[in-house]
Amino acid sequence: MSGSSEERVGYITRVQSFSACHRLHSVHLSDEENKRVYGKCDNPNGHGHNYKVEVTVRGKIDRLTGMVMNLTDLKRCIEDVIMTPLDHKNLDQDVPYFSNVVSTTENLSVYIWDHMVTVLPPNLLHEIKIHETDKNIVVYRGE
Ligand SMILES: Nc1nc2c(c(=O)[nH]1)N=C([C@H](O)[C@H](O)COP(=O)(O)OP(=O)(O)OP(=O)(O)O)CN2
Ligand SMILES: [Zn+2]
Repeated sequence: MSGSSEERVGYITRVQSFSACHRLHSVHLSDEENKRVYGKCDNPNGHGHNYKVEVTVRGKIDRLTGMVMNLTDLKRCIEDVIMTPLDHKNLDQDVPYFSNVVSTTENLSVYIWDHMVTVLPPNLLHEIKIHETDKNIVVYRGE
């Protein structure tokens, strides 16, 4: 197989952890509805998570460089899109996007996707996977 003229497609992933707090509370629901839907996660003073995000890009393995993209460049994108705006933040109060969008992990994955596509080369981003806890995991693929 080595030396084949076929194009090879690879998937590469970088993992990044960050800490943040939030409250699940929708401005579109009454206080009673919020309590019913979100339960303890609607606690007015919030609660925290050590999130783990997996950012996966998919693309041709370049013949010259041997890379889909340089992981060092992906690391810089993650710093700009995840660490600077989200780490050690109150998601609802410090991140304007979440002032009227509930900070569920689904919506957080959409936020990260939408910002990551603006800093990555076109058509490379494949998946955002967020581990909110060891047991709660969300995947978003831009659909
Ligand atoms: N669909 C979603 N459901 C929930 C989300 C979410 O983002 N999307 N988020 C939460 C809370 O933020 C909450 O912090 C998770 O709580 P919980 O399930 O209790 O977390 P644990 O995994 O730590 O639970 P234990 O089973 O008690 O260990 C809720 N729902
Ligand atoms: Zn939570």
